[in-house]
Amino acid sequence: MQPVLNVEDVRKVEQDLTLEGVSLAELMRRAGHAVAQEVLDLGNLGPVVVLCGTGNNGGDGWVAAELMAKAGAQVEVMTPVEPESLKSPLALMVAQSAVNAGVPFFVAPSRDELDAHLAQAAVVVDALLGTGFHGEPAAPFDIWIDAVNASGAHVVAVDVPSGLSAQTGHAPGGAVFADTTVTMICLKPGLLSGRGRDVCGAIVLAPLAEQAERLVVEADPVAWRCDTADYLETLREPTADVDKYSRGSVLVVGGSTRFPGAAVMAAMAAARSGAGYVTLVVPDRIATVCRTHLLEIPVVGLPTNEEGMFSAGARTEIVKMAEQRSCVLCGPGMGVCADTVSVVSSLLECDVPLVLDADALNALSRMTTNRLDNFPELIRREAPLVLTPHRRELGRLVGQPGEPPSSLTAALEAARRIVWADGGSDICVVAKGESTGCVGVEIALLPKPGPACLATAGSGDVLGGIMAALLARGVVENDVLPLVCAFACEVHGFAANLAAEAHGSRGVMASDLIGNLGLALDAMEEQVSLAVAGVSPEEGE
Ligand SMILES: NC(=O)C1=CN([C@@H]2O[C@H](COP(=O)(O)OP(=O)(O)OC[C@H]3O[C@@H](n4cnc5c(N)ncnc54)[C@H](OP(=O)(O)O)[C@@H]3O)[C@@H](O)[C@H]2O)[C@@H](O)CC1
Ligand SMILES: Nc1ncnc2c1ncn2[C@@H]1O[C@H](COP(=O)(O)OP(=O)(O)O)[C@@H](O)[C@H]1O
Ligand SMILES: [K+]
Repeated sequence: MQPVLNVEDVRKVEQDLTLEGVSLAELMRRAGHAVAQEVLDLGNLGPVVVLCGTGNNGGDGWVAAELMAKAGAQVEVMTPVEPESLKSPLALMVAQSAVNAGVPFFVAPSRDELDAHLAQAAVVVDALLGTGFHGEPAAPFDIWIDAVNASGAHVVAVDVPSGLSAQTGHAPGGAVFADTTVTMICLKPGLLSGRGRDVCGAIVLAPLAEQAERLVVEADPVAWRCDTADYLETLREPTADVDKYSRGSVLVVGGSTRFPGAAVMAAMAAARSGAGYVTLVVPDRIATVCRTHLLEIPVVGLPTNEEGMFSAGARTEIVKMAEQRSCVLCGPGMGVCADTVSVVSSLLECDVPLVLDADALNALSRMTTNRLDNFPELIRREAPLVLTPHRRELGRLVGQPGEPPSSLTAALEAARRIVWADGGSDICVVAKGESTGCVGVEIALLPKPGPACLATAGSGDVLGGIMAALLARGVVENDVLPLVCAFACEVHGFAANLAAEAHGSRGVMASDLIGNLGLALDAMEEQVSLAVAGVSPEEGE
């Protein structure tokens, strides 16, 4: 697992390092060295253009330029101001050093001049804006960013691609598209979320100091990015000594006359994710249509109310069935009304692992007038509870109905409000989005995000089915719950990649994921075993 720190905490680590004897100047020297090494390792270099901003990110660029020049590379620096008028004392010092070493530089080139230099460049080092960036890139950086992206050169970004917020992953005025980002000390959330997923390219971590790893952990990471090998704990010993019940029995509760398909897909996803026995319970008015789509999965119809949702009379029977299953998934397509709200509150009282998705979450919002974090007793229970809100659902759960969390870290914070209010019981909030965080009481995990084709209606229902099947396999301890949830997210993403091979990157529908889940599970398990054995997936082929 790799720790991810908020930008303000990275600054704290920087300060802690200076207290432990590694000066800022030394850190900048090492940062520049890491960047230079990355470029030199590309081998067989043509001209390198280093774009330096006015802060310490630019300072890293000047250090790299000097080191590359000394290693024999043909290097030139572009700077918006004369090196001697840089305001940051550190950047001023390293820029003077590079100038004294004879590194050629150009001050405030016009767009045409810049284009001419970039056209000759084999590699561009982007050292314009780093963690000190805020707002939108101002002139001339907005133009320079545009020029870099138009150049077609190989781009190595220093710390963070310029224009991208390392904290939020937002890039409102556009950002450099990097092939590689050499990031200092540790991962930052903006690199892994929002536009960061598009613009960072391969992320190379430069720890800069041997104390960094310890100090980063002490700085209380906002989340941890999962490595494939971490999932070892979620795997089950393969055995033939099973029957359909011991493989996990799942009850899916959902559907309404308006949305019968969501519940059908969730049930199929649970069956394709290894559950041996799945039952679907829906309002009886849609039971027949559900049965026509499900050959293997029994469909139980219970009384329907005037709104086409479960009526109050359904609740007792649902609870009775729930108590006989190894996991219950409630919510897909269910609709929200007083009767479905009572179904959710009764299921919360059952001693069975429970996944609440979609309208079950909206029911929770309704029950708590959008403040679940103020009603922890509602979700305090012995058996595991997984909530899988997307950002709008999450906003509704924590008092921001019209204002969903706008970044990964905002989503993690909202999820934490729920988990920490609950305090200590077996709960995980899977805050879904273009990057997803699985937030437990002790830790927040970031599974590798799936492809963008997952942004399609119904894909969350499929994820709910996977989650339920994995929880149904047996006891999941509190400390592994976020890991199991993260694994489910990666299986979801893997299935999406397989589906995209068959249907194209834009053609995938949620139902296409389902048929690929079994293969995705096998492939993920194999990748985990290979990773644990230290074999890369390519070598394993
Ligand atoms: N973490 C570490 O341990 C280490 C960090 N190191 C490096 O330091 C970097 C952080 O340096 P930093 O704090 O000086 O900020 P940086 O990113 O250079 O930007 C500040 C400059 O940009 C400007 N500016 C801001 N917004 C702007 C906008 N919208 N449009 C235009 N301009 C804008 C801002 O202007 P101002 O806001 O002051 O007017 C100021 O001049 C970090 O990313 C890493 O590379 C390594 O050297 C050593 C180890
Ligand atoms: N751009 C994206 N890249 C990767 N995954 C995404 C992206 N957008 C959404 N997802 C994933 O797709 C799923 C969508 O779930 P949800 O919003 O609940 O869909 P629905 O309610 O239509 O079923 C979540 O798992 C989410 O993390
Ligand atoms: K940069």
